[in-house]
Amino acid sequence: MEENLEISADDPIIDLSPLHHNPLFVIKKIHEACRRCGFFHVINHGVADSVIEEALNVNRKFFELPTEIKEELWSDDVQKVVRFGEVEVGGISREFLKLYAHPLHQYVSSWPKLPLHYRERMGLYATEVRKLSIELFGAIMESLNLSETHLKQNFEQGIQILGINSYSPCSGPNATTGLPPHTDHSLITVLLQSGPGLQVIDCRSNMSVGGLWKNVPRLNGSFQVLVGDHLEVLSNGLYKSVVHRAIPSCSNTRLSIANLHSLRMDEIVEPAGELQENEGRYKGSSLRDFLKHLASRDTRPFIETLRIDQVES
Ligand SMILES: O=C(O)CCC(=O)C(=O)O
Ligand SMILES: [Fe+2]
Repeated sequence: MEENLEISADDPIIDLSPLHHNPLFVIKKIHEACRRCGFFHVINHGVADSVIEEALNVNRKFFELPTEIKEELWSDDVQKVVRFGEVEVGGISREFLKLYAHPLHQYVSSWPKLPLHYRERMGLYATEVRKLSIELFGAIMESLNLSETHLKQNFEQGIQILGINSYSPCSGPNATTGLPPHTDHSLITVLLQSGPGLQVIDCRSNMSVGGLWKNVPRLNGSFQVLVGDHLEVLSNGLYKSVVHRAIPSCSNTRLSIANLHSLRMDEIVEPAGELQENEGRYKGSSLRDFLKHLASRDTRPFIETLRIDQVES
């Protein structure tokens, strides 16, 4: 795997190995990173390198399959639990596969049959990243001064969607965007990149949308944890969902695997009572509300439809 060495002292890198013997140290770092940047890197996270490599390998092979095979899974229905698609932006083609992954037994039989071992390798990957995500969610709840078990069961019963992206190499020297700026609808997203390409609005520019883009270095064996819209809502705006985009590589096909974690389809996420000084600053919404928004003609980012000062009365 490629390694990106432009790491600066400013990059929020969190070593998870002390989480069990010195949790407060880790929780404080999580709080600072979520508050300042809306994302952080995790290292020593417990997901084996072999599981990560195999997940990248089977997806690389999936996207190399003949188009007719991939297109059997094509759909533009955003409610589909397995969906292949292709989007062209500025000469860059991005193919993607969306897979519902929890509860695994409910969905795995509809995942791609090819390449060989796809279901087994991705099933293991989804399960391992889920375990990590449950731990991270508990630590994030504590970082908000909520109990470690706040919404724990709801998160454990929630929906996990894998969003796998394959970006064609760029042709010219000026790399263009392969995935336009957006925030994720999730509570948290745990992202894996085969090589650099993720960019976020620079933390030092206060995450304002007009801020500067910053390359997120890809540390070998790390994941990037992103604050999603539903965590912004739950935290009553204390943490902001991070605006991010992806730039393809000019030398090879770039892959990313996003694990998006939400509550159950119709479960409403609203600001935690403990974090509402006077009142909640966001409307409650569910994953289904997000999917309806996505399929609608409303071009506003989902989070904007939830901020109370922007909701028409
Ligand atoms: O390709 C990437 O690094 C980002 C992917 C992403 O943001 C997404 O799938 O939501
Ligand atoms: Fe994203």
